[in-house]
Amino acid sequence: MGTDTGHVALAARGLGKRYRRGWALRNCTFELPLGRVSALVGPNGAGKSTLMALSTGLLRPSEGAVEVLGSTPGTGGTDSKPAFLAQDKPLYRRFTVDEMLHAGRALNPRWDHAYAHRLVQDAGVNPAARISTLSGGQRTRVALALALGRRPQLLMLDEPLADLDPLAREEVMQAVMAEVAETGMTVLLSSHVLADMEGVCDHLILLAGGRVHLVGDIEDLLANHRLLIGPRRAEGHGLPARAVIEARATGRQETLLVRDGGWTATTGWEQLEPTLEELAMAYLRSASPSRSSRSPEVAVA
Ligand SMILES: Nc1ncnc2c1ncn2[C@@H]1O[C@H](COP(=O)(O)OP(=O)(O)OP(=O)(O)O)[C@@H](O)[C@H]1O
Repeated sequence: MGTDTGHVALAARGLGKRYRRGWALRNCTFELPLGRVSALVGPNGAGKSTLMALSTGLLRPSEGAVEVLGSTPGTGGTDSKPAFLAQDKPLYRRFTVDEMLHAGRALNPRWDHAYAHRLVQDAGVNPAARISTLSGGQRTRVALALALGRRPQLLMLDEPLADLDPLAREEVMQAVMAEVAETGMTVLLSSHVLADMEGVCDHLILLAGGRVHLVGDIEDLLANHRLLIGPRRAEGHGLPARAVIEARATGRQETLLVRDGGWTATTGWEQLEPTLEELAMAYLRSASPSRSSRSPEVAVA
């Protein structure tokens, strides 16, 4: 790879994108190391698709820069381009599956035809079927075979599970993970459903309101936070404000999410390592303008 940061699949530096109505993404700085399966999570309008489009060269940054596999996206500087599966899974509806795979072969110099065929067959999709006759789940599997047939080093999937039933969601994730196990490719997977990503992803990028609020390896992120649970105190919790991501009171009990060892000198609190869901939800709630004016920006690991 022609990059001076050879272990990095994707690096954003002060990345921003402004549309006419305002900023869709701002001050976005993070690295996605090679070999990670990363969940790009955030609510509707967080900027996930914008970040994906900037990373694939479909959009140009308004400020800052993004580098993917050592090159600026869209400059044709690398022959190991990332594969991108867009939210609307563009496929030619009148083509058969077989014709779609042949189009994949014609368009991609690094195409592995036998492999793409195997993926379609493993999905139980008839190669002679027209795209227009396939279910949503089958279309996703064909689109995935087209993306993976290029044997990419980095696969980016924008909401790949959005229109699928639970069984199809599980099958698509299993197909992606089988490929990860076989090739060690890096994956960036966007979703607003964190539950779909748990147990599959080992890296998290949490976006809200066009900003990165949390980024890092999930194991490190969990180890760097604690939930403190204790009786609600009239005098307040007394912890430094910068360490407390969120404080929630229910009845007489208070629950704090605390970061970076901010819990070490505390007494009288039960301490728990948060689940990924608890961690992400606390950051999302604290980032929501209706909940708090404070917007923590943290990069861990
Ligand atoms: N082409 C565009 N022109 C103007 N504004 C846009 C355009 N695309 C996105 N936006 C705005 O940029 C912000 C981020 O949108 P984006 O689609 O990146 O979010 P998202 O996290 O992918 O959302 P979703 O989960 O709903 O797909 C939103 O406020 C959206 O309205």
